[in-house]
Amino acid sequence: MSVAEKISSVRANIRRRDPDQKEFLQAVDEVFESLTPVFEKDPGYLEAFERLVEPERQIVFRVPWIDDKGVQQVNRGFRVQMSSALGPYKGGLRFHPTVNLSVIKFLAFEQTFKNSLTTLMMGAGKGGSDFQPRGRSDREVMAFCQSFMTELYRHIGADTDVPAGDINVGGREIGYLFGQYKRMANNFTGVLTGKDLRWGGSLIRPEATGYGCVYFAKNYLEHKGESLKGKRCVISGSGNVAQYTAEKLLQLGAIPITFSDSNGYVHEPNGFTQEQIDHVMELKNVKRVRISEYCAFSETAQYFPGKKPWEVLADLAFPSATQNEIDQDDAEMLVSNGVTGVFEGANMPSTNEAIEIYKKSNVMFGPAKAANAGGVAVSGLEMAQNSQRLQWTREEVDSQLEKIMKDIFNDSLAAAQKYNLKDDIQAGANIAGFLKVADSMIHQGCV
Ligand SMILES: NC(=O)C1=CN([C@@H]2O[C@H](COP(=O)(O)OP(=O)(O)OC[C@H]3O[C@@H](n4cnc5c(N)ncnc54)[C@H](OP(=O)(O)O)[C@@H]3O)[C@@H](O)[C@H]2O)C=CC1
Ligand SMILES: O=C(O)CCC(=O)C(=O)O
Repeated sequence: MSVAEKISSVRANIRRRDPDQKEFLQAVDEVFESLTPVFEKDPGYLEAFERLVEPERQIVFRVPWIDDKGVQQVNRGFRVQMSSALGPYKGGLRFHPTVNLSVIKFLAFEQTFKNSLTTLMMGAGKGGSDFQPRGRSDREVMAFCQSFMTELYRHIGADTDVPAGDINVGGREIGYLFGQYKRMANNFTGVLTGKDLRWGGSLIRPEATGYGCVYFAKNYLEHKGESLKGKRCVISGSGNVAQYTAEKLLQLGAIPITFSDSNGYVHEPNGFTQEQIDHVMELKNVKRVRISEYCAFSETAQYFPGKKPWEVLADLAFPSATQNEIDQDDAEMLVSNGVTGVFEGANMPSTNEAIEIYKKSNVMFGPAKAANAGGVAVSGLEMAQNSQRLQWTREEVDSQLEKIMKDIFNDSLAAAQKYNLKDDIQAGANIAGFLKVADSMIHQGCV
C-alpha cells in the first residue's frame, strides 16, 4: 500500500468507527491535514496516530441527584482518558447541556497535543456532564458535584488522572468535587487542579489561560516585527479565559473592546478599563448574571442581543467562549473588518473552513492547542507544587508561564520550518505536539 493509500485507509477507519461524532471528526481532520508531511516522510508515525485517535479508556456514567424541590434529576457524566504516554491523564471538566461523547472526545484529543507542547509531563483526558449549573442554587450544584465525584473518584488520582475546570466548572465546583473526592478516597492529594489557594491551589492558575494566550500573541506579533500596543481587540465570552485575556491585553497596552455570552455582546468603544474589567468579573463570578447587565455600569457601552462580536472593527480577535463560534462567514467578516491576528483562547473556536480563510488572508493564527496551553501548563505547575508540598510566588509562576508560552511559539515555528511550512504555526503546533507523544508511544511499545 502506498503512503497515500495508508493515510486514506486510516482516515476511513476513524470515520467508520464513530460516524456521528462530528466535533471529534472535525478535530481529527484538522490535525490529519497538517501531519500529512510527517506521514509522508516517515510512514511509521501513521501507526502511532492510528492508536492515538482511539482513547485509552472512555467512562460514561449516571449522575443522579435531588434538586431543591425534592425532585430527582439524572445527568450523564463522562471522562475520556485519551493518552497516558507523557504522564497522568490531565484535562478539564465541562458542565454544559451541549456536552456529549463527541465533544468530550474532541477536547481530550486536542488536550493530547496541547499538553505535549507545554513541555511538562502530562498525559491527556477530558470529562464533564450535560448538567447546566446556571440557574441552580449552590446546594444543587453541590449535590450534583458530589454525585458526579462519587462515581469519578475510582478512576482518578494524583498519579493516574488529574481533572480541572473548563466551561462552567470554576472555583466553586472544584471545591465541591475535591471535598467529595477526599471523603470517598480518604486521601488529601493534588487530585484536581484549579484548587483554592488555601488548600493546595497555585497562584496565577485562574489567570493562566487568558494571560498565556496574550503572551502567545505577543510572541507572534514580535516575530512579525509588531507589538500589542494600541491594538483594538475583540474578545468573545466573559468567563475565566475572556476576563484574564482582557486584563493582560490592557496591561500590555492593547485595547480590549468586547465581551459576550450566549445571549449577545457588549461593546465598550473606548476599551475596558481595569475597573470595568473588575466589574465584569463581579457580574460573572459573584452575581452570576448576563453580560447585558454590564451596560448599567457604563454610559459608553452598547449591548447587541443575539449577535457575536466579530462584526466590530478591530485589529486582533481572541475567541474565548466555545467551539465553532467562528465559521467561514464570521472569518470573512473578521478579515474585512481589519483583523490581522486570531488567537484562540477557547478550544476549537474556528471551524476548519474559517481556518482556511485565515490562511488565504495571511492572518496570524494562534491555534488553541498552542495559544490556550497556559491554563494546563500552570495546572502542571500546581501539580509540581503539590508534590513538593510548597506554594511558589506569583512572580515565579508567572515567569514560568511566560517562558512556556514563548517556548511553545518557538517550538511550533521550528517544527513548521523543519517541514518547509514557513511560519504556519497551526501545522507546526500539531507536528511538534504529535512527535513527542508519538515517539513516547513507540518507546513504550504497542500498548
Ligand atoms: N478555563 C481554562 O483554564 C481553559 C479553558 N479553555 C477553553 O476556553 C473556553 C472558555 O472557557 P472558560 O472561560 O473556562 O469557561 P467559563 O464557563 O468561565 O466561560 C464560558 C464563556 O463562554 C460563553 N459560552 C459558552 N458556551 C457558549 C455558546 N454555546 N455560545 C456562546 N457563548 C458561549 C459563556 O456564556 P454563557 O454563560 O451564556 O454560557 C461564558 O461567557 C472553552 O472553550 C474552554 O474549553 C481552554 C483552556 C483552558
Ligand atoms: O488545567 C487543566 O488541567 C485543563 C485545562 C483545560 O481543560 C484545557 O486546556 O482545555
